[in-house]
Amino acid sequence: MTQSESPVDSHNFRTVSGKPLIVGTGTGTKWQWLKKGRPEEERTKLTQELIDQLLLALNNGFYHIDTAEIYTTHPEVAEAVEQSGIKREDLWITSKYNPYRNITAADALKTTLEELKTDYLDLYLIHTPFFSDESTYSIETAWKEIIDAKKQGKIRHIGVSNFAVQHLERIFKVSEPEFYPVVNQIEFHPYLQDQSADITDYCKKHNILLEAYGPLTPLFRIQSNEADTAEDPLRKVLPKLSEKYQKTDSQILLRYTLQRGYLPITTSSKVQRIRETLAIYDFELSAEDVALIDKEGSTFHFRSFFDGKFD
Ligand SMILES: NC(=O)C1=CN([C@@H]2O[C@H](COP(=O)(O)OP(=O)(O)OC[C@H]3O[C@@H](n4cnc5c(N)ncnc54)[C@H](OP(=O)(O)O)[C@@H]3O)[C@@H](O)[C@H]2O)C=CC1
Ligand SMILES: O=C1Nc2ccccc2C1=O
Repeated sequence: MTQSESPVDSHNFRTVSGKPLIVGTGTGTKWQWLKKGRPEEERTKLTQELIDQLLLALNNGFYHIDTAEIYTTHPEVAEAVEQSGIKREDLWITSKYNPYRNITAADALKTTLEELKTDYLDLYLIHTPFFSDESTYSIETAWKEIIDAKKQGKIRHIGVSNFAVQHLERIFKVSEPEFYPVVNQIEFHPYLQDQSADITDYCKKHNILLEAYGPLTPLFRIQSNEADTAEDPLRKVLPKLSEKYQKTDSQILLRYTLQRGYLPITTSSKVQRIRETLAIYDFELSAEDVALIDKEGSTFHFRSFFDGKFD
């Protein structure tokens, strides 16, 4: 991969102000949990924090925003976009359908567009393949509705998230090639090199862009969740690579993610880290160093989301 190349280059996505899709800024995880069940006053404070964080990202060059119905962050995204003054066509907005509710994809999309104050989404994903057991509404039914919404111009690109090979195959059976998913957003980092067996090869073979959420997991989730950091192999490797390339540990991990063919979805509240995240397109890890991260990473397994669902 040369410096200018990115995993999106072989995909027929719309460009944003003539630029290809870059790393995305997320509005999930932290916000979806923090806002739940909090008193009104605290929610107002969190809402303002998220708007400020998004404005920081937008003002520093991010144009790819990742949100979802389940995050309850559509209103903050709409507000930040409005305050930023950036034109809608100069942004890429992804949202996701939450299948674990008794609401159809068509109805959910209507509310999503209203909350985001936009006529269209750049990308709409089925958030997980895990539909409610109490409903007969299936992956196939939801996908057909999503195709209809694309035909109506409400969505530019369609995809999925947390899908394993078996789930993708169900979609392939009910759709024409022009309506196959173009994105699969999954957890990816050196300690989780495959969400399910063969998913990376399968998505590459079918020209499905892999988006990586949780790409910085080795830097901050292991420490808090795992008592024995002595077992954590990247703790020794990353500082050496950081020194070699004169980039931070986060930049090394995000660049590794890109070179493994995944588009990272990350987030930060700190302006310095926001700027660092965007400065991952001006250097390249050697093939040996990517292989080193792969090799060391594969000696330690860690999954933050949906543990046990793909094993
Ligand atoms: N489709 C799905 O099922 C899922 C999708 N997502 C999407 O992906 C987005 C990003 O996920 P997330 O797990 O947060 O991504 P990351 O792994 O990139 O983690 C981001 C967190 O890392 C912290 N951080 C950044 N740099 C450093 C550093 N150098 N040292 C220590 N901490 C650091 C940030 O904190 P700080 O603010 O202090 O910089 C932030 O809280 C979500 O917001 C959501 O949009 C996430 C999970 C599941
Ligand atoms: O951002 C996210 N955080 C999560 C936690 C659990 C399940 C899904 C998600 C997200 O999409």
